[in-house]
Parts: sequence; structure tokens; C-alpha cells
Amino acid sequence: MESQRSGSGREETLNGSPHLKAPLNTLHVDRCTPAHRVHALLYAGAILGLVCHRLTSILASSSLAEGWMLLAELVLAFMWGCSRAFKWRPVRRREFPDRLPEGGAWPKLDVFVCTADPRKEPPVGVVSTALSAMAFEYPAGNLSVYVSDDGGADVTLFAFMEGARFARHWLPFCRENGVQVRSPEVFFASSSSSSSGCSAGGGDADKLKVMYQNMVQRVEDVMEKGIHVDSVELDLSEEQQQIFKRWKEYSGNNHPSIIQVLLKSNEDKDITGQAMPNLIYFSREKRPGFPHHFKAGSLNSLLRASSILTNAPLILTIDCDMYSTDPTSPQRALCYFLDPIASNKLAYVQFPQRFQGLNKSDIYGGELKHLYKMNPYGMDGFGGPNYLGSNTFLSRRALFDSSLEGESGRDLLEPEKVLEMATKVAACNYETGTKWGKTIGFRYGSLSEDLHTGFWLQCEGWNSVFCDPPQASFLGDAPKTLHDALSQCKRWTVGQYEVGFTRHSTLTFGVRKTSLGLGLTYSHLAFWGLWCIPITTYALLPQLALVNSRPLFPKSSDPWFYLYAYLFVAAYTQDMLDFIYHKGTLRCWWSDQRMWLMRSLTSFTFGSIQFACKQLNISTQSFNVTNKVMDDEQLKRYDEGTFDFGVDSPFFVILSTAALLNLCGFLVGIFRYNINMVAEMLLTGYGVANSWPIYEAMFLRTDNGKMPDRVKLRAFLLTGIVLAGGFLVFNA
Ligand SMILES: O=c1ccn([C@@H]2O[C@H](COP(=O)(O)OP(=O)(O)O[C@H]3O[C@H](CO)[C@@H](O)[C@H](O)[C@H]3O)[C@@H](O)[C@H]2O)c(=O)[nH]1
Ligand SMILES: [Mn+2]
Repeated sequence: MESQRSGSGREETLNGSPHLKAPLNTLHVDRCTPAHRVHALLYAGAILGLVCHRLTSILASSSLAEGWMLLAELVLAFMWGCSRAFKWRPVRRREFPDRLPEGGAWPKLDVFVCTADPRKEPPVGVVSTALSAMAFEYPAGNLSVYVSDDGGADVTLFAFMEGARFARHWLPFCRENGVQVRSPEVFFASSSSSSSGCSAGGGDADKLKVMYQNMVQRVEDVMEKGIHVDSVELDLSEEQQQIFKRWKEYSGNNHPSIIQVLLKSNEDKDITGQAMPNLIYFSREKRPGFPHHFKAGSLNSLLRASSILTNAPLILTIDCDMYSTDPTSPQRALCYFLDPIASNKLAYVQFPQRFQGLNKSDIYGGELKHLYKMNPYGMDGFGGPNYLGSNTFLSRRALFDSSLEGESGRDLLEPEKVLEMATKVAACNYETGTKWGKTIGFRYGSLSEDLHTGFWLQCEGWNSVFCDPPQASFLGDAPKTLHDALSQCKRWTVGQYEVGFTRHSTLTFGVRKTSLGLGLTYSHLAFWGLWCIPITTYALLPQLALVNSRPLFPKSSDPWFYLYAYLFVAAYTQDMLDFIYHKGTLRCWWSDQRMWLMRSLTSFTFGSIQFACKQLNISTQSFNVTNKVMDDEQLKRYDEGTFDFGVDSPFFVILSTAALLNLCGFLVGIFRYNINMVAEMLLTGYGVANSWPIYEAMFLRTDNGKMPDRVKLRAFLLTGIVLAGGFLVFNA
């Protein structure tokens, strides 16, 4: 086991022994690495064999179907090749926060909480996320929490005014009772507060719960009355009333910059008399006709505004649907940022995204173990994980040199002037003709601004670190309906292509500027959508081949058959073992691979088409914020592990069609048993096994999550068309 220190550590005296070097962090290469490398080499040989075999059979028959298979196999080989880089040198790290200097020496930290739409992202949840960060065990004078409200919603500001008041009670409560999960929403949702890591505080906890519920009620009342604050009814202060009165003329996409300092560390105290962290509401200016670049745009505005207000060298970006579950996570990040060597070129420390409330089999693969855990380990061995958008501590200087903005880091005590400056840099035309989004700040040009930004930082020579402590540091919500999960993934697909198919592609520019390993991993992510080619092929062609009795694969007596069998079985086994090695279960792995097939057929396919249309200026795709609100019935279905097909969506037409085709192929195959088509039968049988929830939803279920009749009808029609097309292809 190769083990090394990534930093020099500080001179320290441990246990009385003088000057033992105690590193703040360590790194070692995963012990499975040799096995992965052997597998990679064997498998690469097998792929070569496969391509040769396919080429010779094309030369012999030159059929359309064979050519199509070759294309699918080449894409598969490309994706597989890129994905091996994740397994070439996966590393694990450890941090030692107790070796950090005293809190007074810690750098300032600005936390950015992003929200964009109060209907999809309930403001109370956003406040809870912000409170979980305000309650970090961090010197209050060095901590500022900003909420970036990209929806420009008065109800969000109102919720934060309420939240600021509640925070004065909540922060000391957490501190005194050693609460771990400091999101009040989560804390009070668990029926007995003790399960949230709090044993004490009984009477206080009850009082706080009432206070919290009152706050929720007040915010929800506003939500119900049309998402606008009616200041007269809510007994607000004169100043607050003025703010909301002006708001009447604003709308979500047409309003000036709004910055409200809700708590000031050097003035505001909690109920025990201790200083509060800063809390600032921020909503950048938006005007029709000015490009706003979605989340990246809002982060850049806030980056500038915060550099004038507090200018902390460290920034934590966190989505409103995540929250902190470990108040000491900033300390872990400091173990890298305060490491004299590692910190030199360190752009960000990425924590994994983990999710709460997933059902037992994780039917929608919401955990995204490959994206949020296994892949980052692999990239960390080559210079660092990609930026995952949330749960990330970034170094401000990696994003931009704040001296650009002139005077910065002003004291919040001098409000007028400073606020005026901050407002100015949040204007919608501020970036015109500047390098913002191009070479500084969060990068524009991709719907996956996170992948894009991390990629550029690494191309510029910055590093990153994957920090995955044994206990989760952040938890969040994953989409809990199938349609939401697939739509989210479709947006990612478009965004990722935008990183791959450019002049500065991951495959050329990326490989050159970073390293072969990192370039390949980024390419795997960027060209993710290409999976749709092989998977759609395997969901169609072998089935049609069975129906038409035209073999596509070698027969089972042919030695080449074993090559195909090896390729299939080895890839799946490797993935399964790896999944389980990363603390997964067999059931969750099955769901994960099934979702991967479903995504390939729908999200990747539609995303690829969408991207092509975007390139041809036929249509655009915008950042559709993932829905975080569900009705009780949907939630119940999810908790029971039942698939939700209850919306009329083209995704489901495709899935049903694929399921029907597999069923057709399988039944025909059984009735016309053909010894020469064992491989086709096995593949089709595998398709049928994966389609089981779809058959149920089409033919057996009666609840609201069943397949809508319109979808079924169109699926039957489409299946007919595909069968006819298959007949032409195979009998031409
Ligand atoms: O115009 C926008 C759109 C979104 N957001 C915020 O961006 C975050 C992520 O949006 P969400 O709809 O939850 O997207 P997800 O697909 O769940 O997010 C993943 O993918 C995004 C990129 O596609 C990353 O930005 C996220 O960090 C990552 O968690 C949320 O806090 C939003 O409020 C904005 O601030 N402005
Ligand atoms: Mn999200």
C-alpha cells in the first residue's frame, strides 16, 4: 500500500515527544488498485478481440444491422476506456482536525446558499439549510451566511427575517446540547429530538419547537396567500414594511439587486449574549433581455458582492436542498486549506453529496454512487475530483483575484456606502465586456456549471481534494419521482456535452492541460450521453433479430460466444463488486444498473437530441430547477418502493416501447427456440427482467402511479412501427 503525506504538517509536540511531524491530512491509494488494473488489461484485450470479430463478420455479410452493432460497440469501448481512468488510481484521504491551530487563526468563511424558486424549493427548507451552516462550530466573527435568491421572491426574504430571529435561540441551543444535525426542519421532524443527536434540552427543545412551528406557520401563510408578503397583516417593522412595499413592483425576472443584511456579527447577539454570524439576503438584479446564466450567474454576482461585504478567502457553496449534518465540516476543509503544501494550488475541497430518505432499494438510483462517490475517489488520484456544485469549500482566489474589485472587505458597520458598492457589482449589466464566466468566477456556457467550472480550474493548474469522512457531513434531497429523476439527468446530459463538444474539449484540451488520467475521467463525464447509442441498440436490435430469426452474435458452440459472454459478465461483476465495496447493497446495485439503462434510453437520448437542436439553434434548454415538493400520495408510493409512472411523458413512451419489444423478442424466442441465438435470448431475457416494474405499471397496477393510457397507446403504436422497421432492416 502506497502511502504518502500530501503536506508537510506542522511542527508539534505530541505526547511529550518533541517535534513530531503531525500532518493535517494523509492520503493512500486504494488497496483494490492492482485488481482493477489487471481487470482493465484483460478486458481491453477482449474488447479488441470483439471489434476484430465484428469487423470480419461485417466484411462477410455487410448487413446494416452489423454496422449498427459495430457503432454501438465502438461507443461502448470508448466509454469503457474513459471509465477505466476512475479505477486506475483511486485514493482515500483522512483529515486530523484536532491538529488544527486555535479557532482564532482560522480564515473567514462565506457560505453561499442557492435558491431559485419558492414554489419548487420551499423557503422554510432554505432557511433550515442556512441555519445549519450558521450553526457551524466556527468563530462567529469569521462566518457569514449569504442566501442567493435567484427567484427574487419576497417570501424568501420574509422567511429569512423570521429565520434570523429564530437563529438567536437556535444557535445557542445547538451549542449547549451538542446537536449534530443543525437543520431545525430535520431536527424537529424526527419525532423524538433525541434521535437527532440531542439527549438534553428537553424543556428548551419543546419551547423551541413551538417557536419553530410558529415561524413555519407564518411563512406558509404567506405562501398560501399567493407567495407575496402583505406587510400590513404581518405586523412588521416600519423598515421591513418599506422593503416589501417596494417589492410590489418587482417580478422574478425583473427587479433591481436587493441586499439585506439581516444579522451583523459585530452587533447582533444570541440570547446568551454571544456574537451571531453575519446573515445576508442577496438577490442580484435581473432584467429581461440580459443573459443571467442561471446558477453560475447568480454565484458570480454573489462572489463580487460578498467580496465587498466580507471578502472571506474561503467560500462554501451549498444548494438549498442540502444541509449540514456535521457542524465541524469546515474544520475538515481547513485540514487542506491550512496545509502549507497542499493549499498552494488548492481550488476546492469537495464533500460528497449524500441523500436522505431514499427507499430501501433506492429504486431511482438516487444515491448516484458512481457520480458522487466512486468517480471522485478515482479523480482524486489524478489531481482532484470534479466540482459537484454543492458541499464544496472553494478558495476565493482560485475563482478571481478580489483586488480587481478595488476596495473590498469593508466592515459591515458602514452600511450605506458598502451596500451601494455591493449593489452596483450585482447589476445585470456589470459583466458586459468583462472576463466573468470566461476566465474568472464560475464558468458560463454549460448547464452543468459545476462540471464546467471544476474542469477549467483544473486545466488552469489548480487542484482539488475529495473529503469523504466516515460520517456524512451534508445530506440532501434526491428526486423522488421517476420523471423528476430522468428530467434532472437530461439537463445534466446537455450540460455535460457542452463541456465535451467544444474547442476546449475534455478529450483534447483537457488531456493536454491536466493529465491523461484526469482528461479521460472528465471525458467520461462529458460524453455521458453517448451511452444512449449502445444501450438503445441493445434494447432494440437483439430483440428484432429474434423476431426475424437473424443472429447478430456468435452461436453458443462458437468459441467467440465466450468472448461476448466474458465481456458482459465481467463488466457487470466488476461493477457490482465495486458498488458493494463502496458500502452498497445488492438490491441497490440492481436498482442502480436498472436506472442506468432507463436513463440511457430516456435522459441520455433526449438530452443528446436536445443538445443537437441547441447546436443547430432550433431550440434551447434552460436550467429547469429540480422539484423538491411532492404530494403525500407520491411520497407514500416512493417509500413503499413502487415506481411512479403517473405522468404523461415521452420518457415513459420510450421505456414502455423498449419493455414491449423485449417481451416480444423473448416470447418469440421461446416459441421458436433457436439454438443459434442463445446470446440474443440472454440479452433479451435480461431486458425483460429489468422491465418488470414497467410491465406491472402497464398491465397490473390500478393506482395513480400506473402507466397512463395515452402513454400505453403510443407505446403500442411505436412498438408496431419499430417491429415493421426491424422487418425491413433484417429482410432487406
Ligand atoms: O437559475 C438557477 C437555477 C438553479 N439555481 C440553484 O441551483 C441549485 C441546484 O439546482 P437543482 O434544481 O437542485 O439541480 P440539481 O440537478 O439537483 O443540482 C445538481 O446539478 C446542478 C448542475 O446542473 C448543480 O449546480 C448542483 O449543485 C447539483 O447538485 C439549487 O439550489 C437552485 O436553487 C440557481 O440558483 N439559479
Ligand atoms: Mn438539487
